[in-house]
Amino acid sequence: MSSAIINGKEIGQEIRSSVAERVARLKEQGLIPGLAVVLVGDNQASATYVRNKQKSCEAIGMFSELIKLPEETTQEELLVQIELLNNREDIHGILVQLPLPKHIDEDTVIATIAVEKDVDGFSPVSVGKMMLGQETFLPCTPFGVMKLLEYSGIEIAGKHAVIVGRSHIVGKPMGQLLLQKDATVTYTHSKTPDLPSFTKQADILIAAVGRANFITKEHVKEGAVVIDVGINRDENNKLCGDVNFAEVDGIASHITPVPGGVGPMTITMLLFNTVQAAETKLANKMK
Ligand SMILES: Nc1nc2c(c(=O)[nH]1)N[C@@H](CN(C=O)c1ccc(C(=O)N[C@@H](CCC(=O)O)C(=O)O)cc1)CN2
Repeated sequence: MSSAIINGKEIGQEIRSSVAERVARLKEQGLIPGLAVVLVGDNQASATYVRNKQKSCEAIGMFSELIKLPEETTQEELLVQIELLNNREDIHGILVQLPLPKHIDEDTVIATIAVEKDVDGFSPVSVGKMMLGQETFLPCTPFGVMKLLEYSGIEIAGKHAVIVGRSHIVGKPMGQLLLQKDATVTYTHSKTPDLPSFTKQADILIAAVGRANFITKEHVKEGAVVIDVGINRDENNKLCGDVNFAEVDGIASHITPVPGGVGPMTITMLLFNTVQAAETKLANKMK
């Protein structure tokens, strides 16, 4: 029997509808939530993601502004742009599309974004708060995975979650969010010896390693929930995940497809965080 598909497009759409209602309520109170998207250089994939983010904002009535800077922009010039956005009243969320050109230090740039506008949840303060379980913006991809599990009725407490991947923006925060929901979490990565001996123990397997079709049937326990965070191109330039879907289908109880699984949730949770930022600003103004 085939695995049940966790449909990120459908779940994302449901969440976006409720975010759109919150936007409408804010507008009634005279506030239009605004997102600034900063894109540096000519990375084609980044340009597509940024376009999709802007379209998604417009679709639910939010304002979005693109700050497009050339590849040769210096770090100082970029920091000046971020400071300007930090001080703008009409901008509630700021995101700098990653990756940045090699001559720019991502950590320095991200740390410059005002924490109350850090809707990507990447700044050291946001990450620290998340680690402590304090209220903050959660990074959009792991936050989206948590919503996929919730909307699919998948129990987390008491389950063994195995993360394959240790990036700052997915793997590390993913484990933390699952831990906060009482999962037992194991972190693994591409250099873990005998990886299948770990992944085979997973009730919930998160593949975020960034390698096309890396997770095969030998990695997956019968009945596991498999979440594929990868976005790769295979040898035929076809979009694929980190999981070999054809092999794992039928072994997993549930699986996310690529495309149409985790990807759409990343942008959904960005909209969610930006509306949250605008609501918080309005609430503080009324105090
Ligand atoms: N500042 C940020 N930079 C990057 C992030 C991020 O969350 N913040 N994540 C990724 C890229 N990303 C968003 O920026 C992103 C990637 C993929 C998708 C998505 O919807 N994917 C689709 C397929 C799209 C396609 O056809 O290529 C899917 O999986 O269905 C959305 C957002 C790195 N940078």
